[in-house]
Amino acid sequence: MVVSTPIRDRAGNIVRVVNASKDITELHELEEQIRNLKEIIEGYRMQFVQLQESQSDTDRALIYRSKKMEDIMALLGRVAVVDSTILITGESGVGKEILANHVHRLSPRADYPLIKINCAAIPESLLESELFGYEKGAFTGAQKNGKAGLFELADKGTLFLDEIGDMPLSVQAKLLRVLQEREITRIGGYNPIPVDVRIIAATNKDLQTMVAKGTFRSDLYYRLNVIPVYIPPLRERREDIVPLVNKFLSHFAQKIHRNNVSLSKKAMSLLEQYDWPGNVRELRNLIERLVVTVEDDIIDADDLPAHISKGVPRPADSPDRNEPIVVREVLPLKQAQQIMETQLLQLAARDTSTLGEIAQKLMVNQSTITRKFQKYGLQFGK
Ligand SMILES: Nc1ncnc2c1ncn2[C@@H]1O[C@H](COP(=O)(O)OP(=O)(O)OP(=O)(O)O)[C@@H](O)[C@H]1O
Repeated sequence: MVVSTPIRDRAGNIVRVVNASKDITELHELEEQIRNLKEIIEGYRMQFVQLQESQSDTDRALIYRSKKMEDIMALLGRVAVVDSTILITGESGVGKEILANHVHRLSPRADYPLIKINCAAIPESLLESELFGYEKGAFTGAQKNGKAGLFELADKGTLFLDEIGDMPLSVQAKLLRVLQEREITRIGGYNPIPVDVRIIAATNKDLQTMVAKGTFRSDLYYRLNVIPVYIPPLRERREDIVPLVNKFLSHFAQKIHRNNVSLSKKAMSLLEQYDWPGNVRELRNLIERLVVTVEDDIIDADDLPAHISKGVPRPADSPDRNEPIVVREVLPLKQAQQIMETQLLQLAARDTSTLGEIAQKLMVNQSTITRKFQKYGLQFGK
């Protein structure tokens, strides 16, 4: 860098110019280092937030008693130490994410980041740049100096791709290339960057059906499905209900300093019999609500919601169209919509032989029904 200062005579003519020059290569290098450090800090910041969330998540302890879960845990213990890609499937709320955390913690990558991304929550236009990053000036609105993608941030660690069934086909193609070549190229960039990342993917969709329908790439499916892990819904492993209830009870009771709160035998047995369509998440939310709202130290059958204590149909199952739908839990709108629409479609599909009939029952076009069946990975006739 050269700074020039003109020297003038009395008439104002420039007679000399004094130049002070300085080599700023080092400054540029320092700037580059600061940029890299900022990216690393951003990576750690994300990891820290995720850690905080997962630590508050009932001490991150995994609770189970059933043989089915024991087998799953044994399998995960074996595969955690190798780098094989894992595809975790199962209904919403069965514990796919908590199991992905568990695998990462058991793996030799545990000291490196576990980065999570929910493919359904990020708009298609952003998902690619989030995953693969971009070079400076790659597109309008991009950060001035470019940005590292999650693959780079998860280097030497694990990348958890949640709701992979919602990944748009265009991003699927790019992900497949990365998995094959083990290197990424930032958007707008030319230089491939090697990545050393273990992939754990999860979905509550039926990816095989999606492959058959052409909404999920078969080559990507086979790449991901190296170690398939299916987590059964809670109603198919009822032995887990009591230990989970006890764990959540003591967790939430401790949190609000109500250490003597417990559940009556009748209430516990009702919880054991209930089908838990929202699985462990529903159970956890219910216990939290009961601990906070029930005044007595013993939570009894009467304190449970009617669809559990009296076996009355849940509002969404109610055949009475005039009865208002009562929402009892706060949950993300997208998830609520998904649960509601899935239940509605399944309900309408009962005793129905054609998609046209379902469309008639729900008073929408048949194309809407076909689209929603695809969207939720539902199979007609199931
Ligand atoms: N075995 C378990 N022990 C303790 N807590 C659990 C267990 N399984 C699930 N949970 C808790 O239940 C809640 C839902 O679990 P998680 O988010 O892992 O489900 P998911 O299958 O990933 O759901 P989704 O498909 O909706 O993303 C979390 O709060 C999690 O900590």
